[in-house]
Amino acid sequence: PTPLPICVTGDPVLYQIAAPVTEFDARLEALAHSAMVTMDAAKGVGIAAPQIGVSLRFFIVASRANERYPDAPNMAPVVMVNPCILAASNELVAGEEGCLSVPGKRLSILRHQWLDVSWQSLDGETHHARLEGFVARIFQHELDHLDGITLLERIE
Ligand SMILES: O=C(NO)N[C@@H](Cc1ccccc1)C(=O)O
Ligand SMILES: [Zn+2]
Repeated sequence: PTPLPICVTGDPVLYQIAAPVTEFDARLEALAHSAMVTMDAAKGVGIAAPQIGVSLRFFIVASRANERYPDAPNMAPVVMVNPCILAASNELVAGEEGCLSVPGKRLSILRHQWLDVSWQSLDGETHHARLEGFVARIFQHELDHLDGITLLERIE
């Protein structure tokens, strides 16, 4: 499909708590695909459903080196449904973040250095992983979106 408009600061959907996904159906797949196409068009390394106006608990983590994040590690994009943090490092690390919903801003944000996380894939299967560094950062940034938190609410 064609990229969708990305909701920006002030749009109420960005400040809601997104609802858990219960139906792993064709509609969910279509929404995930729209999010992927929209993220790609914006050269994003992640995107959360609320950013395309969908208040559901899923996001995409897709770290890749591009002109916006030249040092980003490369990984295959992962659609994470009903994501959870199971454990997190005490160590926090500051790093630059941008947000497709907060155009033109780059802010230094403190995040956990590593995370143990779980999520469901589009077929409903549960997965676990330990994430660290920039990928852990993207996960935390996207999870914030599912809880109605954007970069601007994270400024120290
Ligand atoms: O706005 C989003 N996702 O919500 N996209 C951000 C994701 C991100 C997260 C953390 C650090 C850098 C970048 C982007 O610039 O591609
Ligand atoms: Zn964002």
